[in-house]
Amino acid sequence: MKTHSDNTDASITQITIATRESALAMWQAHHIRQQLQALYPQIEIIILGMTTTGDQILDKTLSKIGGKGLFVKELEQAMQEGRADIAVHSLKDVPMVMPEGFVLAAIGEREDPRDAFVSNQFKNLEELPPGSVVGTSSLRRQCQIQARFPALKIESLRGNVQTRLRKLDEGQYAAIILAAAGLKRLGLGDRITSLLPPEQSLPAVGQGAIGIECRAGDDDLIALLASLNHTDTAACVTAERAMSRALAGSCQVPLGGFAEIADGVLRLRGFVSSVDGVRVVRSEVSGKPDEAEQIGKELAQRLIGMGADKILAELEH
Ligand SMILES: NCc1[nH]cc(CCC(=O)O)c1CC(=O)O
Repeated sequence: MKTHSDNTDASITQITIATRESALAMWQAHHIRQQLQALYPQIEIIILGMTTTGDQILDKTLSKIGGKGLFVKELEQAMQEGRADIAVHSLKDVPMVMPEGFVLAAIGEREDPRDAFVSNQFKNLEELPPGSVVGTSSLRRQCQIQARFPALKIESLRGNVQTRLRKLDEGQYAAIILAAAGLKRLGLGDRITSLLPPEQSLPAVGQGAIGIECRAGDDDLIALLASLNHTDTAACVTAERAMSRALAGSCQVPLGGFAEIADGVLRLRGFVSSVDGVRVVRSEVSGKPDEAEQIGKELAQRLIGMGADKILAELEH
């Protein structure tokens, strides 16, 4: 980051954005660059594409190689070393507890938070014949779908959005489940066959939202990024992340959390499930958007009271 100083003011003249190199990550980085550039035309904004561990290891499921932090660590290292100033992430991939020295400075407006059903032959999950193979690597999706459709076979599916679609088109799966947000942002919304209602597949915490991270001490930059924050999205994901944090949320756990605001009321729904999808606890809490953090904690307590703690304890073995 370069700053221009005169006697009265230290103003930022250059910002480097670190991002993964997948098409979706690049889209999101360019989207944030555009928004920043419109607000601050005098600042030069550079995009630094990077490969992360999570992008390199594609033959194992994420829960086996250590979870989501793998998509953000290299970007944080670039910020720490001064090679970048901010990192743009799919918020879903950002761990619930930020590492020492980093903050989420802004949350961008949410795209469609729902999961999408994509198939070249079938219209929805209900239409799939028994034994059909459905591709997803998310335990959250697997558990919810398996509980409702026990005759379907869920198989692992990794890779970026284009890779996953190619595997479907090659015939390895009857259908795949992906975040609608990724498809829509990449202009692939026409590949969405149908959308899974939250009652059928409660979305992941943060799904569809963009998180902008920077170094904790960069106060001028933090102040500047605040103008990108989308208030309603930030309230919703604050509630979702508070719930997940209180429950020990990582992607090793089948957990969903989804908040929405209607008529000034924030409604947060959550679930935790055993890996076989047999034991599920679901609940919800509503309240004022500016009490989002509290709503999240309260829902976590409610789920724990219903047995979520026992389900989570068993998952640790
Ligand atoms: N776990 C990978 C990931 N991280 C963010 C998205 C999609 C976009 C989003 O949720 O913002 C995806 C792919 C998917 O879940 O299908």
